[in-house]
Amino acid sequence: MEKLQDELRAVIGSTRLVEESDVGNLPYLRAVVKETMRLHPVLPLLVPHTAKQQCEVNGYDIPSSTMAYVNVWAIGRDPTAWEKPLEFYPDRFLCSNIDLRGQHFELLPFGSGRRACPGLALGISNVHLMLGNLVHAFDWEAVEEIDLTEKFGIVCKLANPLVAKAELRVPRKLFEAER
Ligand code: HEM
Repeated sequence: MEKLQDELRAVIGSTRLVEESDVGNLPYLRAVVKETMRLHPVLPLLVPHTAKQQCEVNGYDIPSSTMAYVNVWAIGRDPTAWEKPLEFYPDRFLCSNIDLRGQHFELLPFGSGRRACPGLALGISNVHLMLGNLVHAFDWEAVEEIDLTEKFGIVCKLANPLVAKAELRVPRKLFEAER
């Protein structure tokens, strides 16, 4: 949190909010989002895919009409693909060319190929903007102990919602609408 706030303070300053055009200058913010999506992908099993015809994948015979789930949650924690897979360590992405576009198969939070998410650009820019501003504009303090246990389901969510206290760290007037 502190490292991200330092980056935001250095790049944005304290007199304005984060804008979409800033994201290119915020490598640590982008790394935090990748690391979060590696450990907690929004759709842990993507959406079900069906084989239109019989085929072979990696030596396995897949009959026509087989429904396949891709467990990106497990891939993101695979110790053969990631060093210290269970550690939240955004820095691992700072010197890496791994992106979210589905060409690096160890990180697939938006899927890959023809049926990959068509909303990637819109989705990711909103996540950067919202997270960037929440961390830039507020200091956060957990009210109870942070519990990252996940609830099984189509969408990845916390079993016990996080309750946190926010304290403003930029001038209040940045949130007031101009008249
Ligand atoms: C952070 C935000 C988002 C995440 C993490 C996300 C993730 C995904 C994933 C994992 C899939 C399944 C891909 C696969 O099975 O290979 C998907 C499919 C899809 N997403 Fe997103 N998505 C996001 C935002 C959006 C937005 C903003 C839109 C629309 C404006 C959108 C529209 C769709 C559609 C239409 C599909 C189905 C594509 C198909 O089956 O051909 N998504 N998304």
